[in-house]
Amino acid sequence: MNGQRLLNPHGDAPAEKLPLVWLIGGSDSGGGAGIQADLRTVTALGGHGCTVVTAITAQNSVKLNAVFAVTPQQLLAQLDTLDADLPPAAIKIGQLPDTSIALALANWLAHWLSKFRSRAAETPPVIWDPVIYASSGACLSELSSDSIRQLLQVVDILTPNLAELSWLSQADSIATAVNNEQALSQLKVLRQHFRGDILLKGGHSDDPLRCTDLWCSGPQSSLITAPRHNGEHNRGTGCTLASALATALALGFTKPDAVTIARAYLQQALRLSYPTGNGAGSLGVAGWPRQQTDFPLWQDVTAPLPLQLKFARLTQPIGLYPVVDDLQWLIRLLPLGVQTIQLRLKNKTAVELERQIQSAVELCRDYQIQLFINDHWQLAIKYQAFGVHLGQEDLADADLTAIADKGLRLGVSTHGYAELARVLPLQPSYIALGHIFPTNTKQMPSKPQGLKRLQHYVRLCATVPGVPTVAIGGIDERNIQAVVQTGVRGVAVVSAIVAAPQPEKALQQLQQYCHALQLPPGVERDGY
Ligand SMILES: Cc1ncc(COP(=O)(O)OP(=O)(O)O)c(N)n1
Ligand SMILES: Cc1nc(C(=O)O)sc1CCOP(=O)(O)O
Repeated sequence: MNGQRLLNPHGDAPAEKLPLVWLIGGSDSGGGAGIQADLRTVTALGGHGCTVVTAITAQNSVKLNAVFAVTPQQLLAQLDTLDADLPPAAIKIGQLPDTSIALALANWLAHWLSKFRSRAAETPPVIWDPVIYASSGACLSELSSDSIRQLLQVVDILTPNLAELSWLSQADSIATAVNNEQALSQLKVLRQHFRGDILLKGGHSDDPLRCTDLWCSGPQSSLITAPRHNGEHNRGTGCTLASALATALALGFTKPDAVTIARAYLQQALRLSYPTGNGAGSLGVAGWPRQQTDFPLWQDVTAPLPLQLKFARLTQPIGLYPVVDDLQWLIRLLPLGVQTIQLRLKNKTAVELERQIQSAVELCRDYQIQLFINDHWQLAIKYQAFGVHLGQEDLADADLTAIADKGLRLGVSTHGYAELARVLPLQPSYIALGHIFPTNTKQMPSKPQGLKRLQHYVRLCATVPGVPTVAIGGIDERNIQAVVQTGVRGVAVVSAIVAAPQPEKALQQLQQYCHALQLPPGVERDGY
């Protein structure tokens, strides 16, 4: 089973226990879509697929000749059998050929999920890709509105395309883009019956250059954009996206991260697509997506980031990067040879903030140290600090144009794939990757990333020249060597220095592990 380790660098589970993904849908005899595409995707991303066949279709790359629905009894026998031994970490539903199958599935899932709720256990996410048409145009699903409503009660994430949105919302026309008035009003109707999240796919929109999807989760909506792939071999794109999403959720990624991974996996699969028969061919199969160019751009609908800005680059390697909460720490630590430091002032009065930031800038200028001011970008600009460090939420409020125009560097926090997909195209002066290990310094809403994910993020960022990475969160003397080995260019620490019995000594010991972060002469031309 070691091969699985190679396929999935993210799996925290031991290789012998891959997360199970139930794939409920139709068989495509041509192998391009349906259960066949789902199984390839789950395997490629490091899960194990279990199948519940809802229909047998007779298809090739050109034509759908027949659909034979299974009976409700056959469906339930598969579900009960899997339930007895192979509990899923996520469930993906695809083709449901008729109302009797949709109702049988909705009832079975409602009963099954209620058992989790009665023992206050987390339910596995259920994703429904509501396929109605094959790419040939043939109808795959004839469902009553009542069965659709019942099914929507047990679904967490719905992945319709524009035609399926129109079908689900009983509209009489199909929207031409995911974020126009028509699509938004259809989404509003759908949301009256569906409380979960929606990934509205824009593959059939009228934009010839880009493919933009809309991710609607609670009150927030984000646009996920990738260059349009214009190749003809595109069978099973919807199935592949939804089963990649289910697998990433089964592996423990958050929903936004899972959506980002799924979209990147699909882009990679389209790039590697190949002909099969005389019609549209199949999507290519490769492992975990690694190329930055396969990753989509993630933008908040209400506050897109200004991607045309150019932020100044760092002038020295980052190295060991102390993050401290008072000017006094700078006075103690600067003589010890740090190259980069952050002043992260919390709960200070306005007068004290201004005094400390002004003094810190002057002090760091004398020592020629890269000083980043956390959050207080106006004061950082006023006193011409070397740079500003901002969190994801701060990015929407800060005047990024002023930061770039005044020549300040910008460091940005990230906590996973979706945040990286949002800020990598901004090309900040560095990207922080957190939190790697459990930390007591700050209450984190997310789970620790661990070293495997860190390694993957570092490789992804390395494909964008001039944007070095910094690891942060729970890093200390016991784990810093492993962090440095992932290829990060900086290691940010708070408590390992400021809570140490002898902070100066702790800093010097940590610095010894960071020699590898000093780049050889000449490399700095590409950015630190
Ligand atoms: C190097 C580095 N990485 C991450 C953070 C966290 O910044 P932010 O998300 O703005 O949160 P607060 O620091 O304001 O709690 C950081 N400060 N430095
Ligand atoms: C301030 C901060 N930001 C984080 C992030 O992941 O964005 S983790 C973190 C705390 C880092 O402190 P320590 O080194 O004591 O664990």
